[in-house]
Amino acid sequence: MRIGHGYDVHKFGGEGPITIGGVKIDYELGLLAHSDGDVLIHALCDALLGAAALGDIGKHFPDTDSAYAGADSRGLLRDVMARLHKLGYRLVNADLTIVAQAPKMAPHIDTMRQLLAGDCGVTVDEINVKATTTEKLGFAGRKEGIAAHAVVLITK
Ligand SMILES: Nc1ccn([C@@H]2O[C@H](COP(=O)(O)O)[C@@H](O)[C@H]2O)c(=O)n1
Ligand SMILES: C[C@@]1(CO)OP(=O)(O)OP(=O)(O)OC[C@H]1O
Repeated sequence: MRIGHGYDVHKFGGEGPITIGGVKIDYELGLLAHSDGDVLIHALCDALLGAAALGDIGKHFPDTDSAYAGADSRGLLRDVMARLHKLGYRLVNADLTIVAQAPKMAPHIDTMRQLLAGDCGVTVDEINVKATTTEKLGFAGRKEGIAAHAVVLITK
């Protein structure tokens, strides 16, 4: 069994909606990124790659490569899972945390879990997604951006 941790941040800017955990969520601002800005999936990809000692998302999908401009991060996640499967690993479980003062994530959590479980080839029970504000403190609290943490276990 191996553990991995991922962390990512994207800044608000431009026009909404935002995409988090594969779900489009109405918001007055978008998230600035080279891809679709899905900060939750980026953190998950980093955790998976970290657990397998495969580096990080920027190593495999550089933000200087036009192939990933506006990319659907679910495609990146499926690619990461394929790399792990090729090495004989499978995901045991993932615990994910979205750090955002706004928008409200709770109505979208179950859909995120379903989408991510499908992309990772596991059941919904293996994926937990939660959200927290920072009580208006720091960059997330000032609604300047969204952060996400991911912790995963993988096994052969
Ligand atoms: N963007 C967010 C942040 C939080 N939630 C939900 O609200 C609950 C309370 O948040 P606290 O920061 O006061 O702990 C939290 O448990 C989340 O379920 C949310 O939906 N969207
Ligand atoms: C996903 C990639 C690639 O499009 O770009 P961004 O969307 O900017 O996201 P980030 O979390 O900064 O890092 C990984 C990138 O290489």
